[in-house]
Amino acid sequence: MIGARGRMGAEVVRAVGAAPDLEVVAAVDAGDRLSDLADAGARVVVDFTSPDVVMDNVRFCVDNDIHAVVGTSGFDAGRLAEVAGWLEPKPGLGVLVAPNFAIGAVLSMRFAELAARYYESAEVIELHHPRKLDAPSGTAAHTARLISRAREAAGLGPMPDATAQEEPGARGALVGDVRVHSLRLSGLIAHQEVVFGTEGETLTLRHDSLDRTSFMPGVLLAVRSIAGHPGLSVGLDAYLDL
Ligand SMILES: NC(=O)C1=CN([C@@H]2O[C@H](COP(=O)(O)OP(=O)(O)OC[C@H]3O[C@@H](n4cnc5c(N)ncnc54)[C@H](OP(=O)(O)O)[C@@H]3O)[C@@H](O)[C@H]2O)C=CC1
Ligand SMILES: O=C(O)C1=N[C@H](C(=O)O)C[C@H](O)C1
Repeated sequence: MIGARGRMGAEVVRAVGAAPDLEVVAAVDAGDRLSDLADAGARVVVDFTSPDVVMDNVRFCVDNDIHAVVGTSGFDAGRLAEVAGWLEPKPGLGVLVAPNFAIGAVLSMRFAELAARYYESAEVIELHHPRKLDAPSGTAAHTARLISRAREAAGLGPMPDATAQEEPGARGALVGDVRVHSLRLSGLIAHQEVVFGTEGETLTLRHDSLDRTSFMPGVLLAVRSIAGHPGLSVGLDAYLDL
């Protein structure tokens, strides 16, 4: 485990420790040596750290022939291409970059992708705990990219929006052609709404992670399955029969 003392890392150490078929052989955090993972014979690394360090961690795993299950946010197309390049000379090795391990979030992203072509307008609202370092969330950015791609494939034009005067940020961040709005509120964990609109109707897809245990079945599934999924996979849906 990398990021073992963090909110997610501590939960993963608990979940893996409680699984009869899995074992935590090394648990490192900031300031510890990554080489402890290789020395302990880790076969799979789980990374929940931060966007500014995760690429070094993935590089370490690839260099040491350790499968990597990555939940850390901050992956764009450039980063994914870089990881894919590292994996080219390592045909048996797997890296999974999953923006969200909660089953409802995975389904919600798929539903959003399906709905996108049928609506003129689509916007994403993500809501998180105030200690989150990045905005927009990795899940929201991934969802927005999926919607953008589906809109483009369906030949949809720009979304209707007559805004001519705007306070900076009032219309959110543009990811692809989708506006993403980020709320940070005490009391929240991780939540997202995708709102679609067309003539006379709207569709809202909402997912709520009410506890970090919501991510654990997905993390355990990934740890157990990654050896059978060589190469780079993006999104837990690559491991599910959706
Ligand atoms: N894919 C998913 O389903 C989910 C993804 N996430 C993502 O996971 C990441 C972590 O979230 P969260 O657990 O809340 O964050 P935390 O800040 O609670 O945990 C991150 C941990 O990583 C440690 N860390 C920082 N740098 C290093 C390093 N170089 N080597 C080892 N450990 C390091 C931090 O130490 P220190 O505090 O000392 O810096 C901290 O203990 C975020 O990117 C978040 O968006 C979160 C939830 C679900
Ligand atoms: O930081 C978090 O908490 C979360 N991060 C991930 C993200 O950025 O999408 C997943 C989930 O939203 C929780």
